[in-house]
Amino acid sequence: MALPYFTETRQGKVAFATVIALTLLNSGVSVAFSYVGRDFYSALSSKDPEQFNEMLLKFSAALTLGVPVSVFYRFQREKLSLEWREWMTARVLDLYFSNGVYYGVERGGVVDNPDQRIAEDVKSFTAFSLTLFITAVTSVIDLASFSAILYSIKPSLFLDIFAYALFGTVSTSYIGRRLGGLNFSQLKKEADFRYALVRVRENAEGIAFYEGEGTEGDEVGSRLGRVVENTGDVIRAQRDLEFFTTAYRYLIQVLPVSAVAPLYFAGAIPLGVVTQSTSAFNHILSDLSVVVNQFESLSQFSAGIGRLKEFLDEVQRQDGERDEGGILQLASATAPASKRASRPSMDRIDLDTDPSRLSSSTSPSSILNFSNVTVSTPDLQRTLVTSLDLSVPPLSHLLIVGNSGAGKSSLLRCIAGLWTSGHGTICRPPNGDCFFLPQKPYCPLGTLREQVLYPSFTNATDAEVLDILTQVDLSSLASRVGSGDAIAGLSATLDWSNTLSLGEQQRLSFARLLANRPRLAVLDEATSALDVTSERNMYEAVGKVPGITYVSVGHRPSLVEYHGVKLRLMGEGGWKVERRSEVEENGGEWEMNP
Ligand SMILES: Nc1ncnc2c1ncn2[C@@H]1O[C@H](COP(=O)(O)OP(=O)(O)OP(=O)(O)O)[C@@H](O)[C@H]1O
Repeated sequence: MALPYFTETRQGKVAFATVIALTLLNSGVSVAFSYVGRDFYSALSSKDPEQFNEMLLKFSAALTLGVPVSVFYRFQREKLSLEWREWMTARVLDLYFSNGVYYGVERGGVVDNPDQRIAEDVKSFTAFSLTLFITAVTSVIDLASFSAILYSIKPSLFLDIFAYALFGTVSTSYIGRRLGGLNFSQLKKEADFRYALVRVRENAEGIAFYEGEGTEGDEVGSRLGRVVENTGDVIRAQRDLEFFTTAYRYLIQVLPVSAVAPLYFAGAIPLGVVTQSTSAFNHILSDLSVVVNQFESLSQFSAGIGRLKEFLDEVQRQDGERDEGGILQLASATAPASKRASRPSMDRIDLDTDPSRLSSSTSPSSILNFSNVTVSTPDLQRTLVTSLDLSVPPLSHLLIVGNSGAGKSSLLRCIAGLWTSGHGTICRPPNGDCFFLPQKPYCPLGTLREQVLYPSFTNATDAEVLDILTQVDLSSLASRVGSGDAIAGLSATLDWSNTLSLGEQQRLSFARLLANRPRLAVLDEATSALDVTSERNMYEAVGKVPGITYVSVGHRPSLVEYHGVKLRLMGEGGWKVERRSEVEENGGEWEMNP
């Protein structure tokens, strides 16, 4: 997970090399201060003012050089960690948004709280990986430099220190072994708690109408309870560990002094050497005791890595187009547009992985073609449509009807390529030429202009956007949100989902359809909140888009007159197709009910 940033980007390589150089310089500064400090105390103990003043000067010189090195070392580290986080988050988002992965991850339900993994786990991964790496590098450098100092003072002390650090590491790992699992649960429980609060925010009106505050409060409260319970376990495990680590750290203050004190009492070494040996001992011991000193952060780090790895594995599993390779490797489908193959005029969606059962025939006279399509629910518990064969010619609009739960929206999910459970072949124009209006209107974050142009944000003049709003009976919206100035209103940013009425949101969806001008529009109960006149206006506006064919799902009888083909789903797999021309030729009425 860590390597790609440094192998794929020049910026990463340069920043990393700078950090390593500053790390070496900073270690040099520590060693220099150790010698200056030694001579300073020696001058003090020998009551030599001349040498003392000279050491003060040397100390000032060391300070002048050392302070910038130390400051830039820390700054560069933070900067690298920030740039790395930015790169890695962008890469994870690329993977998450490519080939419908975010939809598959959400539906799959294998990993919880993907938002937390992208926002928090990536952040702690980049920050702590760097800290850990630098700690390892500085520990090795420190170890080499201060070992030489300590060995020159007292060789046996040098061996004792290794035994002490080994004892500390083994004991800490044993006493703190529960912390890894507890920290893993902590991340999940915190994210679950936050998600419950986000849901209340997003559904505030629904909850207020139901007066569901009590139930919501109980749910949020019980999630908080789980956070508190787990945190309690974490702090108890930390307490047990700290009995050991605190004693371990206090002992360091006296151990080296006690070891060299006999030499000092015998007059073999001056006081400065005692302080230097203490400092060298502390350096070496903290180098050897990385696990003891950082155990809590290490266990949090390993929990974060575990969750991130689990998430990236799931992303890779959901991404049918990803090549084998590194966990952060982009698939060819998400490569820059210039490298992608040119787009075919028709897309073939195969619902089956068994090629022998797939038909490859496409008819030029149809804009949407179903060949032997069987649709099952993703859990394979129900078959919603069995062996559907249907060809929809261009401009011959299709209405899909049927009882609630019969599988109408599911068939649209198959057309969109969101569901692949079943078998058969669906041929339809490629993604850029298809436009889907989902059953629940969606308003992205952004300005009114972005609501209209979503998702492509094509270049459109203010006049064109206002014209589209007029076509969907929303001419007054722009001036309303712009305090009388329609042009200013196009740049207004509101919480659209909670501000606009459901009918207004549905009309805004139609505006989006008109702005994107697809060849095939798929409308899932897109006028359910509109009155019959508005519904007519919407269909008339869509009908004026040159070359457009639409497929609608709906229950309302008034819909039938805008369509030429009717597909009725009977439930449990059955279906029936009727064509307006045939019904009328036989003297029948073209109406909703058979
Ligand atoms: N992810 C899923 N896993 C299992 N079953 C599902 C899933 N999504 C939908 N279903 C089931 O599939 C059936 C068809 O759902 P679908 O949304 O297609 O119905 P519909 O005909 O559009 O209904 P409505 O008119 O009420 O919108 C329903 O019984 C639904 O519960």
